[in-house]
Order: sequence, then structure tokens, then C-alpha cells
Amino acid sequence: MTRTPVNVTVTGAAGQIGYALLFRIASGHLLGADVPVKLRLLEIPQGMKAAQGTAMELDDCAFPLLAGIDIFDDPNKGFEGANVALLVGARPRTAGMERGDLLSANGGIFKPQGAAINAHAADDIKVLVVGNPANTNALIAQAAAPDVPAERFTAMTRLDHNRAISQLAAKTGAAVSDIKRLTIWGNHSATQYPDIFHAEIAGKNAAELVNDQTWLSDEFIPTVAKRGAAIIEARGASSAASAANAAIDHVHTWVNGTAAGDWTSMGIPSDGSYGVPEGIISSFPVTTKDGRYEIVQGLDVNEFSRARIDASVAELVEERDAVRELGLI
Ligand SMILES: NC(=O)C1=CN([C@@H]2O[C@H](COP(=O)(O)OP(=O)(O)OC[C@H]3O[C@@H](n4cnc5c(N)ncnc54)[C@H](O)[C@@H]3O)[C@@H](O)[C@H]2O)C=CC1
Ligand SMILES: O=C([O-])CC(=O)C(=O)O
Repeated sequence: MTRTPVNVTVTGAAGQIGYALLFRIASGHLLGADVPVKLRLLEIPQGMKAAQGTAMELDDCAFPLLAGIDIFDDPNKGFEGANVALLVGARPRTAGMERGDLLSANGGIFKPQGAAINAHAADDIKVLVVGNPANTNALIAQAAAPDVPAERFTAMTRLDHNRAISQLAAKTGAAVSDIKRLTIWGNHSATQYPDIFHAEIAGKNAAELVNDQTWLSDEFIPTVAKRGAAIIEARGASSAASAANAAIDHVHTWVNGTAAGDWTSMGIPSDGSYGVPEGIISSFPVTTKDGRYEIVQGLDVNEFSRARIDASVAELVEERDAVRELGLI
């Protein structure tokens, strides 16, 4: 093992996504089978004991790539030297909580974490926000980190992307590996828009192959957009292993690149492409190479897609305005 270990900070390490995520990071799935990692686990004081228990289990796996584990309840220490930060810990919505309350509670988490990243992370820091509302939490963290290039703050829509591929494969009988160029646009919420108009199945246009507008409008889009709620209903707990898997996919693709002829979906600060207001953290089709991403340009957006992208972006604008009013950005 000759490479310098990469420092990976994971917040919410004692939570259910954390438990599904840490073992895969330590076994090399996040960055590659030849990249040693040092884990920095960040929790709140009440989560420290459980995080220590998870660290004991990580030790017990004797992962050859795991070069160390440290556990913190202070973000300034947790993000020190971080090259990759996975912001998973968040305040869940509880009964009677309004959306404003949720944004405000999460502001109390993501603002100080953004500031700690600004002050202490490595120069090449890459941030993925998983904790909900992921896009707006990413915006809050990014606004608190003015010295870090804004494009390093991303939000997770890869779970939605993977869910959409799986639903499309089930409908068409195709293998998931034959499906390319699917896009999630907008917010990681029920307004998101999974777009198959540019997707390809074994090289053929997916929308033309499916040729079923009713399925698209009444089944595919709502199934993907409301899958999180369906999992909660079925499992009695929110998606954890699939969310952890998507976080691994997001960072792995960001660092190692998209395959030729394909793209992925990431929540990223808009540069104004496709009419999405600049600065909003919205999901786009992106290609990645050498640790950088670029929005896929020049796609025709039909009327059906335009209305759905606009609706999801309008929700993001509302969330941005709400956190602005709360003084969080
Ligand atoms: N973007 C996406 O696609 C998805 C996002 N999520 C979101 O991910 C988040 C985490 O989910 P779970 O692991 O299931 O929740 P969980 O409740 O099991 O774990 C959250 C953990 O975060 C910790 N935590 C809370 N505040 C913290 C802080 N300030 N610093 C460090 N740690 C903190 C808690 O102590 C807890 O251990 C939730 O917000 C959930 O809604 C879940 C699935 C998919
Ligand atoms: O809805 C939730 O709380 C979990 C989530 O984000 C998802 O599964 O997409």
C-alpha cells in the first residue's frame, strides 16, 4: 500500500445509512480497490457510543484498505483534512413539524458543518449531501464555505436515478446495464422529474421503445418520485442500504468518471443551464472525468419535460428563499 490514504468524513455515522455505508467505503467501493482510506466519523454526543460500536466492527473486518478510524462530535475536528465528506446526518421531520421548522433545524446542522469544511477540509474537498432536504442542505453548507469552490458541494439524486433505471428495466425487460442517459432533474423530493426522453435502451430511444404516455405520467414518474415514501411504508424505516449504495455510486462516478456514451444525475449548483436559476442546487444530467463534472448540454427539452423541470425548480427556489429569509444563506 503505497498511496497516501484519502480522508473520508461521514456525518451521521451511527445512523442506519451510516451502518450500510461505512463498510463499503472501508472495503474500497467508494474510491477504488487500490485506494486506502482513513475514516473520520462525525456524530452528535448522543451518537458517539453507537459510532464507537460501528468502529469496533469496522476493526473486526480487518479491511486492508482501512488506514484508521477517528470519531468526533466536533465538526471542526471531524472535517480536518477531509478530502471527501458525506453529509448524512440530518434532522428528520417529526410529527407536527412544518417545512420551515425542518429547514431551520437543518440550518443548525449544515451551516456550522459548511463553516468547518471551509476552515479545515483539504483543498480538494468534495462534498456529497445525503441528509434531507438534501439539495437545500447542500446550499446552506455551500453558502457557509465561501473559500471552497461552489461546485464541490453536491446533493444526492443518484438513488432516484438508480430507482428510475430499475423501473425502466422492469417495464421493458431490458438489463439495467443496457440503460443509459437517464436523467433526474430538479429536487430530491416528490417533484423530481425522471426523464426518459433522452435515455437509451441497448442503443434505442427509451421513450420510443416504451411508447406509453399513460405509463410514463401515471406510473413511472410517481413510482420513482414517491419511492422513498413507499419504502418507509413497507419497511417501517426509510431507505438505508439503497441510499448508502447510491452515495457510493455518486462519489465513485464523480472521482472515477462516467462511461463513454453515458451520463449520470447529480444535484449541483446550477450555472443557469436549461433555464435553472444560477446557484440553485438542482439535479442535472452530468458527465464526469478526472474528478470534475460537466452538465450535458444541448438536449432538447420537450413541453412535457419543461413543465415538470420548472415545477421542481420552483420548489427549489421556494426552499432557497425560505432559508434566505431564515438567514441561513
Ligand atoms: N438523498 C437521498 O436520496 C436520501 C436521503 N436520506 C436522508 O438521509 C438522512 C439520514 O438517514 P438515516 O441514516 O436513515 O437516519 P438516522 O436517523 O438513522 O441517522 C442519522 C444520524 O445522524 C446523526 N446526526 C444528527 N445530527 C447530526 C450532526 N449535527 N452531526 C453529525 N451527526 C448527526 C444522528 O445522531 C443519527 O445517528 C435523513 O435525512 C434521510 O432523510 C435518506 C435516503 C435517501
Ligand atoms: O423520504 C425519505 O425520508 C428518504 C428518502 O429521501 C428517499 O428514500 O428517497
